[in-house]
Amino acid sequence: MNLDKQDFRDAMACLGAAVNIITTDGPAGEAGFTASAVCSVTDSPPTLLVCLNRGASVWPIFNDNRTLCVNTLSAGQESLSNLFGGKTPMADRFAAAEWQTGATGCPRLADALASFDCRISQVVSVGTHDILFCEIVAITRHPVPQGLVWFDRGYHALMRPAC
Ligand SMILES: NC(=O)c1ccc[n+]([C@@H]2O[C@H](COP(=O)([O-])OP(=O)(O)OC[C@H]3O[C@@H](n4cnc5c(N)ncnc54)[C@H](O)[C@@H]3O)[C@@H](O)[C@H]2O)c1
Ligand SMILES: Cc1cc2c(cc1C)N(C[C@H](O)[C@H](O)[C@H](O)COP(=O)(O)O)c1[nH]c(=O)[nH]c(=O)c1N2
Repeated sequence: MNLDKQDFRDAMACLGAAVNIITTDGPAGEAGFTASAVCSVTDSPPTLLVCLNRGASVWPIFNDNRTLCVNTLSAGQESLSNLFGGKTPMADRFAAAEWQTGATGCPRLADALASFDCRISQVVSVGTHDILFCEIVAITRHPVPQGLVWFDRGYHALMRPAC
């Protein structure tokens, strides 16, 4: 079946997903981008995956550093997501929030719902994207009351139970 790219995207817009800022720091420098293509893989060893477009300006930096931090956003952080998802210069992206240094040396968003410090353990290229398999070395969480989901090409706040 010959599927149209627009049909694919229209259908994918129906899949709600958490919004994350993926950061890195290391020999190639500091970088970050917004990603909704993030997924749990296995808990033994704790591993998640991130899909990164090889055409993104940040790709060479992640490819060299081989470490990253997945910072899952909460409601109220939509403008930060837009900054890291656009063509904004890297310094301006990081200037818009408070960061700490995670276990891997990557920037950790101070008030993220959850942050996963990772080493990239494996990379598989499929079409335009690299699938980064990321082994988690440290986790930080904050009891923020509302999560954030990207659904139907827009942001949606989700109330979570008390934590
Ligand atoms: N996986 C991704 O690379 C991805 C995901 C979400 C958004 N984006 C970026 O944000 C822009 C706006 O997204 P939108 O949701 O408002 O509308 P859209 O119509 O461009 O995308 C709809 C959905 O299709 C998927 N998608 C979009 N571009 C993709 C790509 N290059 N490779 C694989 N899947 C893709 C995502 O699930 C997205 O939510 C996109 O054009 C893209 O540049 C990329
Ligand atoms: C809500 C949302 C979700 C995603 C994105 C954007 C937005 C707004 N983008 C696009 C990505 O953030 C963008 O390409 C980077 O910021 C790189 O842009 P520059 O090439 O640096 O301008 C994106 N890119 C990617 O490679 N994988 C992904 O999962 C996503 N998801």
